[in-house]
Amino acid sequence: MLYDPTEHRIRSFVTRAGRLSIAQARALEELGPKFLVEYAKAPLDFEQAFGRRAPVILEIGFGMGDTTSHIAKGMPEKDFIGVEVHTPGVGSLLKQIGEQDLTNLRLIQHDAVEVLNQMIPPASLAGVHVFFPDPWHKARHNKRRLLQPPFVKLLAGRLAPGGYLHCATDWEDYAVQMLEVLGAEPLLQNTAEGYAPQPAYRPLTKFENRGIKLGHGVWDLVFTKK
Ligand SMILES: C[S@@+](CC[C@H](N)C(=O)[O-])C[C@H]1O[C@@H](n2cnc3c(N)ncnc32)[C@H](O)[C@@H]1O
Repeated sequence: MLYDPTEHRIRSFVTRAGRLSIAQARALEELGPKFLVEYAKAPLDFEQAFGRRAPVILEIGFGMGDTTSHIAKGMPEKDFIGVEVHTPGVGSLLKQIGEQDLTNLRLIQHDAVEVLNQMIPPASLAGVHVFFPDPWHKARHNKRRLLQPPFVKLLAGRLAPGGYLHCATDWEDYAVQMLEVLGAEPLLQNTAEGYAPQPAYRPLTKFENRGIKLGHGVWDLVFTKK
């Protein structure tokens, strides 16, 4: 077989990234240049990134991206930015972008806190999704949880007035913490009395379905920017 430099690059990338599949590596190589936005310490021009002006929704920690692609496909009139640090997840969502021909999705592979601070202009987002953030369930690790007061203040500042923040978790004590922290942020207002009914646009994940069958709970929280 003739030497193929692209194939060679993909295979060596798979070796370096460990659990990355060949299909994910191929998606990174082929679709990355178009759909991955490089992290920069400068505000991102949404109109330039998407080639149009539309409401922008940011998702933090999209994992393998199944929920992200489902939502983006169902809302073609909106644009979505997914932020994730995990390379196989980024490859997986790029693969879905290619398979489903999605044009309203861009990805940033970087820490979400830095992305929000550096790239997302104040009052610019129509919505933020944080689905099943790492629970850090051991008491001594609780402080590593993403949804703490300073981060929620940062998120609220990036939302446009009337924009929403939707969080979901399957850890009850994290749900309690979210309700407390989001409820204490003066820029946010709860859309429900406490937890919100699951919005129809958020699909149930396989993992969630399994949990529900075992009697585990899931809590959604939807707050809007005042
Ligand atoms: C428990 S997983 C949930 C993934 C997905 N939202 C879902 O519902 O299946 C949490 C994800 O958040 C990502 N993550 C954690 N901290 C992050 C950060 N600071 N910036 C970007 N992604 C982060 C992790 O890599 C992981 O993929």
